[in-house]
Amino acid sequence: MTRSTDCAVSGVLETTSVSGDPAIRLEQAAFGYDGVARVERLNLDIPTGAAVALIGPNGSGKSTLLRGILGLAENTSGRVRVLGETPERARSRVGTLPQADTRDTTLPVSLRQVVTMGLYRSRGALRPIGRAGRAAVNDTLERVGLAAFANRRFGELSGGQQQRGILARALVANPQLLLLDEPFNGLDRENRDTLLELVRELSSEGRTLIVSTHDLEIAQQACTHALLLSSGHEPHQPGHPAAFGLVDEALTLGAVQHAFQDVTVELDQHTVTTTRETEG
Ligand SMILES: Nc1ncnc2c1ncn2[C@@H]1O[C@H](COP(=O)(O)OP(=O)(O)OP(=O)(O)O)[C@@H](O)[C@H]1O
Repeated sequence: MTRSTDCAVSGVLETTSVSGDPAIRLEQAAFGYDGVARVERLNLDIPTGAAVALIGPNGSGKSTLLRGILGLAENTSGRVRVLGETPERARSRVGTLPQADTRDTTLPVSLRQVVTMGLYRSRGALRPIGRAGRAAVNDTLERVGLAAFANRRFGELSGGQQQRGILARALVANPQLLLLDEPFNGLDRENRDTLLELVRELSSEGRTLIVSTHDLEIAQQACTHALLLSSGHEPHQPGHPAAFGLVDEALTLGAVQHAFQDVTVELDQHTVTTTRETEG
Protein backbone atom coordinates (compact mmCIF):
# COMPACT_ATOMS: atom_id res chain seq x y z
CA MET A 1 0.00 0.00 0.00
CA THR A 2 1.25 3.48 -0.80
CA ARG A 3 0.24 6.55 1.13
CA SER A 4 1.33 10.16 1.01
CA THR A 5 3.01 11.91 3.87
CA ASP A 6 1.94 15.46 4.58
CA CYS A 7 5.33 17.05 4.07
CA ALA A 8 5.64 20.79 4.41
CA VAL A 9 8.96 20.84 2.54
CA SER A 10 9.31 20.52 -1.22
CA GLY A 11 12.12 18.29 -2.46
CA VAL A 12 11.88 15.79 0.40
CA LEU A 13 10.29 12.38 0.17
CA GLU A 14 6.60 12.97 -0.57
CA THR A 15 5.46 9.38 -0.79
CA THR A 16 6.47 6.32 1.16
CA SER A 17 5.87 2.81 -0.13
CA VAL A 18 4.68 0.46 2.57
CA SER A 19 3.92 -3.22 2.26
CA GLY A 20 1.97 -5.31 4.74
CA ASP A 21 0.09 -3.90 7.73
CA PRO A 22 1.79 -0.85 9.16
CA ALA A 23 2.75 -0.92 12.84
CA ILE A 24 1.33 2.60 13.21
CA ARG A 25 -1.14 4.38 10.96
CA LEU A 26 -1.76 8.08 11.46
CA GLU A 27 -4.51 9.68 9.39
CA GLN A 28 -4.49 13.47 9.65
CA ALA A 29 -3.88 12.89 13.33
CA ALA A 30 -3.14 15.54 15.95
CA PHE A 31 -2.23 15.07 19.61
CA GLY A 32 -2.19 17.49 22.50
CA TYR A 33 -3.51 18.38 25.92
CA ASP A 34 -6.74 19.95 27.24
CA GLY A 35 -8.20 20.02 23.74
CA VAL A 36 -5.23 21.94 22.27
CA ALA A 37 -3.16 20.22 19.54
CA ARG A 38 0.63 20.34 20.11
CA VAL A 39 1.59 18.24 17.09
CA GLU A 40 -0.62 17.92 14.01
CA ARG A 41 -0.90 17.05 10.30
CA LEU A 42 0.41 13.54 10.95
CA ASN A 43 -0.56 11.47 7.93
CA LEU A 44 1.74 8.51 7.56
CA ASP A 45 2.24 4.78 7.94
CA ILE A 46 5.15 3.46 9.96
CA PRO A 47 6.05 0.08 8.46
CA THR A 48 6.30 -2.97 10.70
CA GLY A 49 9.98 -3.57 11.47
CA ALA A 50 11.07 0.03 10.82
CA ALA A 51 13.42 1.81 13.21
CA VAL A 52 12.28 5.40 13.02
CA ALA A 53 14.40 8.30 14.26
CA LEU A 54 12.02 10.98 15.55
CA ILE A 55 13.86 14.26 15.20
CA GLY A 56 12.89 17.85 15.82
CA PRO A 57 13.71 20.93 17.86
CA ASN A 58 12.59 21.38 21.46
CA GLY A 59 8.84 21.74 21.67
CA SER A 60 8.10 20.34 18.21
CA GLY A 61 5.98 17.63 19.81
CA LYS A 62 8.18 14.52 19.81
CA SER A 63 7.19 13.41 23.32
CA THR A 64 3.57 14.37 22.68
CA LEU A 65 3.51 12.18 19.57
CA LEU A 66 5.00 9.25 21.52
CA ARG A 67 2.43 9.79 24.29
CA GLY A 68 -0.31 9.95 21.65
CA ILE A 69 0.79 6.58 20.25
CA LEU A 70 0.48 5.22 23.80
CA GLY A 71 -2.94 6.81 24.27
CA LEU A 72 -1.55 9.09 27.01
CA ALA A 73 -1.89 12.38 25.09
CA GLU A 74 -5.25 13.36 23.59
CA ASN A 75 -5.94 12.45 19.99
CA THR A 76 -7.43 15.92 19.31
CA SER A 77 -8.26 15.12 15.67
CA GLY A 78 -7.79 12.48 12.99
CA ARG A 79 -7.26 8.78 13.56
CA VAL A 80 -4.51 6.64 15.05
CA ARG A 81 -4.08 2.86 14.87
CA VAL A 82 -1.29 1.08 16.71
CA LEU A 83 -0.56 -2.59 15.91
CA GLY A 84 -4.00 -2.67 14.28
CA GLU A 85 -5.83 -1.40 17.38
CA THR A 86 -6.57 1.76 19.31
CA PRO A 87 -3.54 3.04 21.31
CA GLU A 88 -5.21 2.04 24.59
CA ARG A 89 -5.83 -1.54 23.46
CA ALA A 90 -2.34 -1.89 21.96
CA ARG A 91 -0.54 -0.50 25.02
CA SER A 92 0.30 -3.87 26.59
CA ARG A 93 2.29 -4.73 23.45
CA VAL A 94 4.28 -1.51 23.50
CA GLY A 95 7.50 -1.01 25.48
CA THR A 96 8.50 2.51 26.49
CA LEU A 97 11.58 4.32 27.69
CA PRO A 98 10.57 7.76 29.00
CA GLN A 99 12.94 10.73 29.12
CA ALA A 100 15.58 10.36 31.85
CA ASP A 101 14.49 13.53 33.67
CA THR A 102 11.02 12.09 34.30
CA ARG A 103 12.42 9.25 36.45
CA ASP A 104 12.30 9.00 40.21
CA THR A 105 15.67 7.53 41.20
CA THR A 106 15.12 8.03 44.93
CA LEU A 107 12.77 5.06 45.32
CA PRO A 108 14.39 2.23 47.31
CA VAL A 109 14.02 -0.40 44.59
CA SER A 110 16.57 -2.74 43.05
CA LEU A 111 17.35 -2.93 39.35
CA ARG A 112 15.67 -6.37 39.28
CA GLN A 113 12.48 -4.87 40.74
CA VAL A 114 12.53 -2.07 38.15
CA VAL A 115 12.84 -4.58 35.29
CA THR A 116 10.14 -6.82 36.82
CA MET A 117 7.73 -3.86 36.69
CA GLY A 118 7.86 -4.23 32.91
CA LEU A 119 5.95 -7.51 33.23
CA TYR A 120 3.08 -5.97 35.17
CA ARG A 121 1.71 -4.07 32.18
CA SER A 122 0.76 -7.27 30.37
CA ARG A 123 0.01 -9.45 33.42
CA GLY A 124 -1.36 -7.01 35.99
CA ALA A 125 0.41 -6.28 39.27
CA LEU A 126 -1.51 -8.88 41.30
CA ARG A 127 -0.60 -11.97 39.27
CA PRO A 128 2.56 -13.73 40.45
CA ILE A 129 5.49 -13.41 38.07
CA GLY A 130 6.35 -17.12 38.20
CA ARG A 131 9.39 -18.98 36.94
CA ALA A 132 8.97 -17.88 33.31
CA GLY A 133 8.74 -14.25 34.39
CA ARG A 134 11.86 -14.52 36.56
CA ALA A 135 13.71 -16.13 33.67
CA ALA A 136 12.58 -13.33 31.34
CA VAL A 137 13.91 -10.73 33.83
CA ASN A 138 17.27 -12.53 34.10
CA ASP A 139 17.60 -12.97 30.32
CA THR A 140 16.77 -9.32 29.71
CA LEU A 141 19.27 -8.12 32.32
CA GLU A 142 21.86 -10.32 30.63
CA ARG A 143 20.96 -8.87 27.27
CA VAL A 144 21.53 -5.28 28.35
CA GLY A 145 24.78 -6.27 30.11
CA LEU A 146 23.52 -5.64 33.65
CA ALA A 147 23.13 -9.14 35.12
CA ALA A 148 25.86 -8.44 37.67
CA PHE A 149 23.94 -5.38 38.95
CA ALA A 150 20.52 -7.05 39.37
CA ASN A 151 20.34 -6.52 43.13
CA ARG A 152 21.93 -3.07 43.15
CA ARG A 153 19.69 -0.21 44.23
CA PHE A 154 18.50 1.48 41.01
CA GLY A 155 19.41 4.99 42.15
CA GLU A 156 23.03 3.92 42.76
CA LEU A 157 23.61 2.91 39.13
CA SER A 158 25.31 5.29 36.70
CA GLY A 159 23.14 7.27 34.27
CA GLY A 160 24.04 4.92 31.41
CA GLN A 161 23.29 1.83 33.49
CA GLN A 162 19.95 3.31 34.58
CA GLN A 163 19.14 3.95 30.93
CA ARG A 164 19.90 0.34 30.02
CA GLY A 165 17.88 -0.81 33.07
CA ILE A 166 14.85 1.14 31.88
CA LEU A 167 15.35 -0.30 28.40
CA ALA A 168 15.35 -3.77 30.01
CA ARG A 169 12.05 -2.87 31.73
CA ALA A 170 10.66 -1.93 28.31
CA LEU A 171 11.95 -5.14 26.71
CA VAL A 172 11.12 -7.75 29.32
CA ALA A 173 7.55 -8.33 28.11
CA ASN A 174 8.84 -8.87 24.55
CA PRO A 175 7.02 -5.89 22.96
CA GLN A 176 6.38 -5.61 19.22
CA LEU A 177 6.72 -1.85 19.33
CA LEU A 178 9.26 0.16 21.32
CA LEU A 179 9.03 3.91 21.94
CA LEU A 180 12.30 5.36 23.21
CA ASP A 181 12.22 9.03 24.22
CA GLU A 182 15.71 10.58 24.00
CA PRO A 183 17.46 7.35 25.09
CA PHE A 184 20.92 8.66 24.15
CA ASN A 185 20.76 11.90 26.15
CA GLY A 186 23.60 12.30 28.60
CA LEU A 187 25.32 9.00 27.74
CA ASP A 188 29.10 8.70 27.47
CA ARG A 189 30.59 7.18 24.32
CA GLU A 190 30.70 3.61 25.68
CA ASN A 191 27.08 3.56 26.86
CA ARG A 192 26.02 5.31 23.66
CA ASP A 193 27.68 2.64 21.51
CA THR A 194 26.18 -0.19 23.59
CA LEU A 195 22.72 1.33 23.23
CA LEU A 196 23.21 1.92 19.50
CA GLU A 197 24.09 -1.75 19.06
CA LEU A 198 21.00 -2.78 21.05
CA VAL A 199 18.75 -0.59 18.90
CA ARG A 200 20.19 -2.18 15.74
CA GLU A 201 19.71 -5.67 17.19
CA LEU A 202 16.12 -5.02 18.25
CA SER A 203 15.34 -3.66 14.81
CA SER A 204 16.94 -6.65 13.08
CA GLU A 205 14.62 -8.91 15.12
CA GLY A 206 11.68 -7.33 13.29
CA ARG A 207 10.44 -5.10 16.11
CA THR A 208 9.24 -1.63 15.26
CA LEU A 209 11.06 1.16 17.08
CA ILE A 210 10.61 4.90 17.35
CA VAL A 211 13.63 6.62 18.85
CA SER A 212 13.48 10.33 19.52
CA THR A 213 16.85 12.07 19.32
CA HIS A 214 18.50 15.39 18.59
CA ASP A 215 21.51 13.59 17.14
CA LEU A 216 21.35 13.08 13.38
CA GLU A 217 24.40 10.81 13.46
CA ILE A 218 22.52 8.37 15.72
CA ALA A 219 19.61 8.44 13.30
CA GLN A 220 21.91 7.59 10.41
CA GLN A 221 23.75 4.86 12.33
CA ALA A 222 20.83 3.00 13.91
CA CYS A 223 17.60 3.80 12.06
CA THR A 224 15.96 2.80 8.79
CA HIS A 225 13.53 5.73 8.66
CA ALA A 226 13.33 9.30 9.94
CA LEU A 227 10.37 11.45 10.90
CA LEU A 228 11.44 15.05 11.10
CA LEU A 229 9.16 17.40 13.03
CA SER A 230 9.16 21.14 12.61
CA SER A 231 7.97 23.39 15.42
CA GLY A 232 5.20 25.76 14.55
CA HIS A 233 6.67 28.94 13.09
CA GLU A 234 4.49 31.08 15.36
CA PRO A 235 4.47 30.79 19.16
CA HIS A 236 1.95 28.15 20.32
CA GLN A 237 1.54 26.80 16.76
CA PRO A 238 1.63 22.99 16.88
CA GLY A 239 4.56 21.04 15.48
CA HIS A 240 4.10 19.16 12.21
CA PRO A 241 6.08 16.77 9.96
CA ALA A 242 8.77 18.32 7.78
CA ALA A 243 9.75 14.98 6.24
CA PHE A 244 9.17 11.27 6.62
CA GLY A 245 10.80 8.38 4.78
CA LEU A 246 13.91 6.29 4.54
CA VAL A 247 16.54 7.91 6.70
CA ASP A 248 18.90 9.07 3.93
CA GLU A 249 16.03 10.44 1.86
CA ALA A 250 14.21 12.21 4.69
CA LEU A 251 17.25 13.83 6.32
CA THR A 252 18.01 16.30 3.54
CA LEU A 253 19.60 19.62 4.34
CA GLY A 254 16.42 21.43 3.22
CA ALA A 255 14.21 19.39 5.51
CA VAL A 256 16.60 19.77 8.46
CA GLN A 257 16.83 23.54 7.92
CA HIS A 258 13.07 23.77 7.76
CA ALA A 259 12.65 21.79 10.96
CA PHE A 260 15.40 23.38 13.05
CA GLN A 261 15.37 26.96 11.80
CA ASP A 262 17.81 29.04 13.89
CA VAL A 263 19.43 26.10 15.61
CA THR A 264 22.89 24.72 14.87
CA VAL A 265 22.61 21.11 13.77
CA GLU A 266 25.00 18.34 12.74
CA LEU A 267 24.48 16.83 9.30
CA ASP A 268 26.86 14.27 7.75
CA GLN A 269 29.45 15.15 10.41
CA HIS A 270 29.56 18.80 9.28
CA THR A 271 28.13 21.46 11.51
CA VAL A 272 25.41 23.30 9.70
CA THR A 273 24.09 26.57 11.07
CA THR A 274 20.64 26.99 9.67
CA THR A 275 18.87 30.28 9.15
CA ARG A 276 15.24 31.08 9.74
CA GLU A 277 13.08 30.61 6.65
CA THR A 278 9.58 31.84 6.05
CA GLU A 279 7.20 29.05 5.25
CA GLY A 280 6.24 29.06 1.58
N1 LIG B 1 1.33 17.81 29.87
C1 LIG B 1 1.30 18.88 29.08
N2 LIG B 1 0.28 19.78 29.15
C2 LIG B 1 0.23 20.85 28.33
N3 LIG B 1 1.16 21.14 27.39
C3 LIG B 1 2.21 20.30 27.29
C4 LIG B 1 2.33 19.13 28.11
N4 LIG B 1 3.48 18.47 27.77
C5 LIG B 1 4.05 19.19 26.77
N5 LIG B 1 3.28 20.29 26.49
C6 LIG B 1 3.55 21.29 25.45
O1 LIG B 1 3.48 20.63 24.18
C7 LIG B 1 4.47 21.17 23.31
C8 LIG B 1 5.31 20.03 22.75
O2 LIG B 1 6.06 19.49 23.84
P1 LIG B 1 6.86 18.12 23.71
O3 LIG B 1 7.42 17.82 25.05
O4 LIG B 1 6.00 17.10 23.06
O5 LIG B 1 8.02 18.55 22.69
P2 LIG B 1 9.41 17.82 22.39
O6 LIG B 1 9.64 17.96 20.93
O7 LIG B 1 9.38 16.44 22.96
O8 LIG B 1 10.42 18.75 23.19
P3 LIG B 1 11.85 18.39 23.89
O9 LIG B 1 12.80 18.09 22.79
O10 LIG B 1 12.18 19.66 24.61
O11 LIG B 1 11.59 17.21 24.82
C9 LIG B 1 5.27 22.20 24.09
O12 LIG B 1 4.75 23.48 23.78
C10 LIG B 1 4.97 21.85 25.54
O13 LIG B 1 5.00 22.99 26.36
